[in-house]
Amino acid sequence: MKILITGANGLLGQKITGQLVKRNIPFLATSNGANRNPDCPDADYKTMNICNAAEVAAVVATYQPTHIIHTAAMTNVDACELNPEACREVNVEGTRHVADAARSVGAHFQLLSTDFVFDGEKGNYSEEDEVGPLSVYAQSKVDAEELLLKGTDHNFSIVRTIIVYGTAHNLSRSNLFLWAREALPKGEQMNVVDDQFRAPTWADDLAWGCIRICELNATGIYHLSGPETYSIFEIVQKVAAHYGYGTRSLNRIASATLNQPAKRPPKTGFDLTKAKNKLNYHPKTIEETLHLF
Ligand SMILES: NC(=O)C1=CN([C@@H]2O[C@H](COP(=O)(O)OP(=O)(O)OC[C@H]3O[C@@H](n4cnc5c(N)ncnc54)[C@H](OP(=O)(O)O)[C@@H]3O)[C@@H](O)[C@H]2O)C=CC1
Ligand SMILES: Cc1cn([C@H]2C[C@H](O)[C@@H](COP(=O)(O)OP(=O)(O)O[C@H]3O[C@@H](C)C(=O)[C@@H](O)[C@H]3O)O2)c(=O)[nH]c1=O
Repeated sequence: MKILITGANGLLGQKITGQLVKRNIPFLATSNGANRNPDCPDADYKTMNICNAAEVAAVVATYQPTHIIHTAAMTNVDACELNPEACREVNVEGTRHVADAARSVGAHFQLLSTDFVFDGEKGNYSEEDEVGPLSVYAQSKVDAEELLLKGTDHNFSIVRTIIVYGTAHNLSRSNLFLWAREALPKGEQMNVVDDQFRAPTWADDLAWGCIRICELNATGIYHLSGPETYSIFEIVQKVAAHYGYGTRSLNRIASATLNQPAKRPPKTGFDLTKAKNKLNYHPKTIEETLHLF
């Protein structure tokens, strides 16, 4: 097994890289610009912009991976809403370039996708549920998924996940838990929504699941999230209680008052039965991860 990772400077990309280093599995980490992960040897890193089809084709042809884990994406959901063309360029066309390159060398292609493909009315979504995207970002992930689902090559997997959290080096995107750990002890006001329900995902568990799929050559859609669905407000309360932070600065709000450009699904969360049975995926609860920060 030789794994090529895209978006290796991101949170998930760094966690996958870290596990591959520890397990001595050969890999090539790629991302936009220079290597920002000190745990990834420069010899195992290559700059690769997924929007540049020729660059992607050349890097993949040279490395000849057996598997590609495609985590690179435009992940700021509101920026996607405001810049739909840029979002499409990275999340759909970028995916097309990497998937085409994977096909040309016979590699398994794994796409990272999201709970936002659903409209959030039902919750506890399984892999068979119908998609209903509410935002430009969500639509871009549905379109990226369809490049694979409607194609003739079946050597692919789609991993959908939800609010990925954890720590890594020099991230361009923060996450709910880092925000809470920074703001709460300083008593900085946090306006937190109580009408969005999510199953946050410990990044290390997700990385394990992505690699496991490669090891098993498992194909099709997999839902990999944390095991518990709570409101965002309840999640932040849990963080505060665990570390003994006061909650006077915690302000319970409705999503509508945030005035965010992109609409979010109210209630997601995943049915993990398939991942548990086929991958032996048993993710940590929020409580089990907080002492690991
Ligand atoms: N984070 C979350 O809560 C969730 C994430 N996902 C999906 O999981 C995947 C991984 O997410 P996560 O690791 O958290 O995201 P990050 O934003 O942390 O990482 C994405 C990485 O992709 C890189 N990237 C962006 N554009 C390009 C490009 N044109 N060429 C090469 N690299 C590029 C970014 O580079 P740079 O750092 O330089 O900007 C960044 O390092 C994504 O596909 C995302 O859509 C799904 C659900 C929830
Ligand atoms: C900015 C903000 C967010 N929130 C809530 C809303 C949201 O449910 C949660 C996380 O907000 P974010 O802006 O980080 O994430 P958001 O863009 O809502 O989340 C998504 O990221 C993309 C990439 C995905 O694919 C999704 O699965 C999901 O995790 O925090 C507040 O309560 N108060 C705030 O001021």
